[in-house]
Amino acid sequence: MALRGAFRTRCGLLSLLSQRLPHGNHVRGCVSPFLSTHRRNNSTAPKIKVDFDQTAGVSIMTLQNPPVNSLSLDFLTEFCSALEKLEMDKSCRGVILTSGQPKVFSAGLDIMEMYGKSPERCGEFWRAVQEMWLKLYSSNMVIIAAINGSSPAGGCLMSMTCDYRIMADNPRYSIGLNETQLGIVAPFWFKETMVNTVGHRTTEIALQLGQLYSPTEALDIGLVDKLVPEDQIITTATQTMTKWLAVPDHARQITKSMMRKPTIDKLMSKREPDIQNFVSFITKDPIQKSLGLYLAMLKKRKS
Ligand SMILES: CCCCC/C=C\C/C=C\C=C\CC(=O)SCCNC(=O)CCNC(=O)[C@H](O)C(C)(C)COP(=O)(O)OP(=O)(O)OC[C@H]1O[C@@H](n2cnc3c(N)ncnc32)[C@H](O)[C@@H]1OP(=O)(O)O
Repeated sequence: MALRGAFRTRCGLLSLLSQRLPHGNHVRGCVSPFLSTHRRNNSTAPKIKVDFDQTAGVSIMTLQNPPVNSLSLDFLTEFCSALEKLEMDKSCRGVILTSGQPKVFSAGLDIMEMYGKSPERCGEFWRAVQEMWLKLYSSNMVIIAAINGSSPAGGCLMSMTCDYRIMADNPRYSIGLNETQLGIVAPFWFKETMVNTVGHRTTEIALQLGQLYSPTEALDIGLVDKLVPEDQIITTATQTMTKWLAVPDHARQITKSMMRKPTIDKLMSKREPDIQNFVSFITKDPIQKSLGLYLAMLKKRKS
């Protein structure tokens, strides 16, 4: 049933774009689902900047994958490797995640990684998405998200893996798991991460509607923990980190693990079936057509 519903995506995508286009833009006319070109970030410049303050034991990880910090395979690989290095460095006890791109924390999974790719490549990509989630959600470090821009779908997932979320108080930004609006389905571990963050009933509504929340709405439902003016986001994150790091590491880490272990164990025991499930879903023709339409519309609204 869920799959059949998800195949009725054309309507969902169009309505999403007409609802959520910022700055008064609307989808105009008919768009071709065929995308011959797409500007890619093929740069070899580092996609993650790590600034480590040795005295405080805190690193700031700045996401810098222009234009919108989409989570591509290259980005995820580099991100996991950087996080693993910090995790192994006992002098690093806390990480602040933020974006180096204007207006966007992360646009979520790179749709180009799911569009027109071989099943093998889709599987490799999904494994990297799982890896990012596992590393962040099970980290022994304190991780604080300084959400200085919009954070839909995978961007919201990334934020929810953190221990505390501070968002810039700008009504133009939004955050949420909007997958159903793209005609795709948030996997069980996305869903459980959200349940663990905002509770079952709020998640049920949020996921079915594919709801994107303004910062004020996100604060109301507990999807973020604090709103601050954008220019205060890093100082606030740093102050918050000091408070969290005042708690003895071992006690905080065991408590964190107790809260998150059931969800982590569930994905760990279902990693391969979850990959197969994703590959078989995403490579279906109707889903591919929908993703193509969505990408075309993302581009079209700029013109
Ligand atoms: C039952 C079985 C279930 C099994 C599981 C199955 C499936 C689950 C599968 C997937 C789960 C996916 C989760 C995701 O994360 S999907 C991604 C969802 N993301 C979005 O919807 C965000 C789309 N983007 C935006 O809304 C805006 O770009 C944003 C608000 C982030 C920024 O707006 P801004 O106006 O600043 O920038 P734009 O002009 O829109 O974009 C610039 C540029 O970037 C391209 N782009 C934007 N987002 C993405 C993206 N996510 N991936 C790839 N490319 C993206 C956009 O097209 C523009 O490109 P160009 O025109 O400059 O070439």
